[in-house]
Amino acid sequence: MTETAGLSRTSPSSPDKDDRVAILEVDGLRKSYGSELVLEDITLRIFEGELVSIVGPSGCGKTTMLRCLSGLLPHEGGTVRIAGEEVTGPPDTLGLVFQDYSRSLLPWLSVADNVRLPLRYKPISKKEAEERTAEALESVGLAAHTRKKPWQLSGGMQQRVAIARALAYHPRLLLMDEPFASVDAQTRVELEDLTLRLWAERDMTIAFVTHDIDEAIYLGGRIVVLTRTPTTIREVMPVDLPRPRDQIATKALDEFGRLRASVFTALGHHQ
Ligand SMILES: Nc1ncnc2c1ncn2[C@@H]1O[C@H](COP(=O)(O)OP(=O)(O)OP(=O)(O)O)[C@@H](O)[C@H]1O
Repeated sequence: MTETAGLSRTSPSSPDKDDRVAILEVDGLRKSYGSELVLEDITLRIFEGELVSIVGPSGCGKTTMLRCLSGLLPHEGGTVRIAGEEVTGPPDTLGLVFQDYSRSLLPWLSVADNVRLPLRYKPISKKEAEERTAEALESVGLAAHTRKKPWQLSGGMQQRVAIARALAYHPRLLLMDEPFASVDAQTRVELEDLTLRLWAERDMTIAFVTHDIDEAIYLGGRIVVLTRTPTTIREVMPVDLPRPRDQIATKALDEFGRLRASVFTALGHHQ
C-alpha cells in the first residue's frame, strides 16, 4: 500500500514568468577538491513552494553541491543565498535528509530523542520541542515507535525518522540527497508518496537530489539536469504532469514517457 500522494498543492512549473520569491539563489557556485574541479558554475533559483528534482550522472558532484548549498562545505567561488541570507554555515531555515540514515541517526538515542536533538539549537521551549517532535513523528507514521532505538527499525522506518527530524525543525527549505537510494523498491515508493504528501501539507520548498530518472519526474515540478564534471547545469525542464501524482496513473501518461526520454538524453545516455 502506498500513501496518498500530495493532494492540494499545485506545483509551479514555469520559473520564468512570475513574481515568486526565490528561497534559494545560487550564482556561479564553484567547488574543487585540490586540483579536481567538481562544480564549475552552478547558477540556479528555486522558488518558494517548489519541489525541484536535481539529477546528474554518477559522481558529477550532486552531494558536493548540496553540501555547499547547506553551508556544510566551503566553496571557492560564487554565492549561495537561502531566504535572502548568504550561506556561511547551516542556516536554521534549512532541513537536510541524507541517503545514509544509519549514520545520520544516533543509535544510543531513542527515535524521539533523535528527532528532538537538533531542536536544542532553536529558541523554543521544551514543551514546544516535545510537541514538534510528536507531531513530526505522527506525520511520518511513527507515533507508535517513539521509544525504540533506530536500530530496532527497518531501513525505511529509519529514513522516516530522519525526515521527521528535519520536519520538526520547521524548515522553509528541505534539501534531500538521494534519500531513498538505500531502501527496497516498495519502501521507496511509499517514501516518495510520503514526501509528496508532506510537501503538499506543509509550507515547505524541497530540492530533491536523485540519480533515478523516474523518481525525479514523479516528484518534481521542475527537473534540473547536471552535466558530468566539471559540472554545470545542462538543462532545466518543467514537469507538466498533474497533481496529485499517482504511482501507476502518472507513470502511465504519455508525457511521463516523453520526459523520461528527454532526461535520459540530457544525461548523455543517447545522442
Ligand atoms: N571529500 C572529498 N575529497 C576529495 N574528493 C571528493 C570528496 N568528496 C567527493 N569527492 C569527489 O568529487 C566528485 C563528486 O563527488 P560527489 O559525491 O559530490 O558526487 P555525486 O554526484 O553525489 O556522486 P554519486 O552519484 O555517486 O552519488 C567525485 O569525483 C568524488 O570522488
